[in-house]
Amino acid sequence: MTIDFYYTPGSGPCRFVELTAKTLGLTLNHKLMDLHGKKDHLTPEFIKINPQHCIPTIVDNGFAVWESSVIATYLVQTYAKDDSLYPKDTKKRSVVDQRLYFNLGVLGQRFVDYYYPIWMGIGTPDQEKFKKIQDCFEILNTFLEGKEYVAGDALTLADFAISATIATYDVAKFDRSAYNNVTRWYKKLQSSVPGFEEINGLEKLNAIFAAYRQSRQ
Ligand SMILES: N[C@@H](CCC(=O)N[C@@H](CS)C(=O)NCC(=O)O)C(=O)O
Repeated sequence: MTIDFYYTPGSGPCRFVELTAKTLGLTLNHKLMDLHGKKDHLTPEFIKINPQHCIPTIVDNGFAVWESSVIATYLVQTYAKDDSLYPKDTKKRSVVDQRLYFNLGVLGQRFVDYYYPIWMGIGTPDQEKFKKIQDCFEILNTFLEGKEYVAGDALTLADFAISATIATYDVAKFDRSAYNNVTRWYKKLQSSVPGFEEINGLEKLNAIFAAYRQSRQ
């Protein structure tokens, strides 16, 4: 079995897929994509694989999948020994799905809205957008009130998705110290999920993003 994994270093959605694969014991065939210099994602070969040309993308024995949550749920449903990371029970699954959509449409999107213009040098800090980030950390803190994990009492894909995004917020030095439940949960993942630090570790991410910023100067 060969699963090709088209990735770019530092990407939160790519790290979400890596955490999932690692937990499932799957070996990914890493295919490094240079999105900014060579624009590997816009080549005719890659557009043939993924017309939406986004990363991460996997190709599992000729079958292409993209969008990190879809990749992660595909991997669990295809390869996991049990359904713990993505429960079959419809109520439990709907909570996991809700958190995955929260990560995609709210937590991740608000990062893009506020930080990208600043990082790309095309905008200045917008306090309204910053307040929206604080609002969604408040919501995440509420999800975790009295709970061990973001979708309840068991580790699921939602923890991988959201923690990968939080690691990107950490690179941006967003101060999340006021959100105690988030701090407790994140520390627990750091110490209990195999490969978590190797994949989401702040030092490594800081170096990747610093190199990226330098290459743009
Ligand atoms: N919602 C997507 C986001 C993926 C995404 O934003 N990918 C960026 C790199 S981190 C990308 O591929 N950008 C180039 C493009 O879309 O053409 C996911 O979760 O997979």
